[in-house]
Amino acid sequence: MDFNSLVRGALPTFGANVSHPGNSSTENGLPDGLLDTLSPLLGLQFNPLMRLFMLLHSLIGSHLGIDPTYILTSVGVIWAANKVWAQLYTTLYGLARQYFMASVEVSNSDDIYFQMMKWLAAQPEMVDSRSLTAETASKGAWEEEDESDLTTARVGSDGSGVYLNFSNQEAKAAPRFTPAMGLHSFWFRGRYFKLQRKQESLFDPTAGVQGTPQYKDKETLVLSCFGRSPEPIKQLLQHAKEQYYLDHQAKTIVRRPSGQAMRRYGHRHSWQQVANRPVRAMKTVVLDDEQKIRILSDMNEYLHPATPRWYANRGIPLRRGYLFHGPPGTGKTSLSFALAGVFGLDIYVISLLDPTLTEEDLLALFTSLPRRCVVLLEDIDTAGLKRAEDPPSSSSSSSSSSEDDDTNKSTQVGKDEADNKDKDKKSSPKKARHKSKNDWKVSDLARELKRHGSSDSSEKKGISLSGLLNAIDGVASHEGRVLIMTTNKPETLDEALVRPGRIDLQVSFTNATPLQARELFVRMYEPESTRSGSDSLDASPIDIKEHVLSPLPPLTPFSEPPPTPFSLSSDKDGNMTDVSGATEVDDDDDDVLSPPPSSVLPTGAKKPAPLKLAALPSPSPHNNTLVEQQRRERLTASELSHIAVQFASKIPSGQFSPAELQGFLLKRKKTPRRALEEVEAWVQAMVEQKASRTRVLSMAAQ
Ligand SMILES: Nc1ncnc2c1ncn2[C@@H]1O[C@H](COP(=O)(O)OP(=O)(O)OP(=O)(O)O)[C@@H](O)[C@H]1O
Repeated sequence: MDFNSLVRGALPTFGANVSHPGNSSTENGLPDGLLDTLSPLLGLQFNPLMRLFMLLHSLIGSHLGIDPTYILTSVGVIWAANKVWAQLYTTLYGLARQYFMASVEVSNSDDIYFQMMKWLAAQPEMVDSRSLTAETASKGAWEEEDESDLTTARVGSDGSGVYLNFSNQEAKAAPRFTPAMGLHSFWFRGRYFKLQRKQESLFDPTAGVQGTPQYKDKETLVLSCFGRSPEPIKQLLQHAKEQYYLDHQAKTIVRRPSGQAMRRYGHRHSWQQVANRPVRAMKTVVLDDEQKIRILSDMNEYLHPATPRWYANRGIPLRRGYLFHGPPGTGKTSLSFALAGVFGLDIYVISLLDPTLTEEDLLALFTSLPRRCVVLLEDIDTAGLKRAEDPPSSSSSSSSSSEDDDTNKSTQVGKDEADNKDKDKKSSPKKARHKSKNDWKVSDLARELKRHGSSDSSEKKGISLSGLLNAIDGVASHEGRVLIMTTNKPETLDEALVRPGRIDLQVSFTNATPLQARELFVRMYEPESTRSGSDSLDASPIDIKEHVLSPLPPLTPFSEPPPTPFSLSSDKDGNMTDVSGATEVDDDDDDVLSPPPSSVLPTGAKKPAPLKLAALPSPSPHNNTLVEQQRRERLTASELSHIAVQFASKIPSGQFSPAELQGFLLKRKKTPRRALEEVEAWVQAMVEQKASRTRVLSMAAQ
C-alpha cells in the first residue's frame, strides 16, 4: 500500500474533498485549474516565494510519489488532535482532581518544602524524569567523602612528597536534580502521586531593602493522589521529614541571624543555617567532672516536659541562663556545643557586634526561636554593653523601654564617642570660648562634620544593655530556650546582666591542670575505634554519668615535675633506652617501660607493674618517613596512659590553655612519643614567649 492510499484510507472525509492525482489533479498535485485561476488573481506568477513553493510542491509530488497536500493535511490533523487531547486531559484531570483526588499544597516559605525537595532529589523516579532542575550541591566540611575521588600531586624536584590535591573537587561533585516547574508523577509505597511545581511572582509593597516595593517569587508544590483522603500525602510528607532529620541525628545544627533583608520576613526567615556539624561528645571536653554534672543535671531538669507546668504554677518565667567564664581557649564554646549535642538541640549563635543588628532585630530573633534550643551569646564582654553612670542624655537614650528597672541603666555602644566629645570640650575650654566665627578653618569644619557623622551612626547602630535585657527576658521573649553567655572577663559585666533569673548557673573555666593535660593527651592519641562518636541523641532520659565520667583513673595533681623525667632515646639497632634511667632496657624485643614515679600516682595508689614496650627502631635516613614513625609510635592503652602521665608532669599547672596544648599535640597528632620528647622545649619556649608578650612564635614554641 502506498502512502497516498494510506492517508486517503485514514482520512475518508478529507479524501472525498480532495481530487485524485491521476484524474483530477494538476501535475503539482493541486486541484485542477486551481492554480490557473488563483495565480493571475493574486499575482502569484510573479511572486518568487510562490514560485519556489510550487517548484518544491511539484518536486515532492513527482519524486517521492506522495501527494504533498496529504502530508500537510495529516500534520494539521495531528496538531489539532494534540490540542484537543491536551484540552481534554486538562479538563478531565481538573475534574478528577476535584472529585476523585486529594491534594496538599506546600509553600516554599515552609521547612516542609525543603524537606520534600531533598527527598524528591534522592528519588530515582524523579531523577529519571525528563524535566529537571539542576542545582550545584557542594559537600559540607563534615560530609562523608569518597576517598577514591581524591587525587594526589607529586611535589619537589626529586619527586618526593605526595600530597592530596583538591583542584577538581568541585568538578567531581555531582549536581543535585530536582523536579523542574510543571507536572511530574512518581510512585511511593505502591501509590501513584502527582506533583506540580509552580512559581508565581507576587508584588510586595515593602519587600525591598528599606521597605521599597519589590516582586517576590513564591514557589508551591502541589502533591496529589487518587482517592478522597489526603492521608497518603500526609504519610509521604511525614516520611520526607523523617528522612531529612535522619541526616541530622548525630549532628548539631548551627544557626546565625539571616541577612538584614531576610530578617524582615521574621520567623523562619530570621535565622539561617550555617553549619550542620557532628555532635561534639561531652567526653571530649576536658572539664572538672563536678561542674559537668552540675550543668548537665540542671539543663536536664529544665528541659523536662513537666517543667513548664511547674514554672507556670509558681509564676516563674521559663528561662534558664548560664555564664561560662574563663581565659580564652579553655573550652567555653566547646562545652556549649557538647551540651547542645547531648540534648539534641540546635544552636543559635548571636554576635552583638554585628553592625546590622538593631535592638528590634534582636527582639525579633529571640521571639522567633524554636521551643527548645541553645542560644549562644559569645564574648559578651566585648559587646560594649555598659551601665550609664549619669542620667541618660539625649544621645544615650535607648530605642526600647523596658518594664524592668535594670533596663533604664543603659548606654549605647559607641557612647565612648560622645564621651570623647565631652573630653575634647573640657580640655580646651579656652580655645572654644575664644574662637570667633572667623577663626574657623576648613579643617575644623571637616573634623566637626566627621564627629557628627560618627556620633550619629554610633547612636543608630549597636545593642544597648537595655536592648539585650529586653530581648533576654522582655515580655515577648520566647520561653523554653537555654541561654549561654561566654566571656573572658566576667568582672566587667554589668550586674544586671548576671543577676539570678538571667544567669542561673556559672561555670568557671581555667587553664589546664596536669590532670586535664593528661586527659587531653589521651583523647588525642586514643585509638579511633574506642572513641565514642557521639552522645546519645534520642529523647530518652540521659545517663549523666555515662556522658561525664572519664574512663581515666583519678590523678593527684602535682605542682612540680617528677624527679626522674621520662626520656627516651634509641640505639642504632632500634632498641629503646630510657636515658633518665627510669626505663629498664634490654636487647631483645621485649623492652620494658618502668612505671611512673610515685609522685605522679594518685595518693595511695599501688605502683603498677612495669609495662612491656615493643622495640622501636631509631629514626634513620632509611626509615625516617612520617608513616614509618607513626607505625613505630602505635601504643597500647596502658602505654598511652603511661606516657600521658609523663607528658602531664611536664606541663606547669594553670599556665597553658587546653587550646594551646591541643595546638601542640595536633602538630604531632600521630607521634605521641615525639610529643613527649618535645614538650619540655615547647613549654620553655612558650613561657619565654608569654613573658616577652610577643605574638610571634619561635619554631620551638610550635
Ligand atoms: N576544656 C577543653 N577540653 C577539650 N578541648 C578544649 C578545651 N578547651 C579548649 N579546647 C579546644 O581548644 C579549642 C578552642 O576551644 P573553645 O573555642 O571552646 O574555647 P573558648 O573558651 O570558647 O575560647 P574563647 O574564649 O576564645 O572563645 C577547641 O578546638 C577545643 O577543642
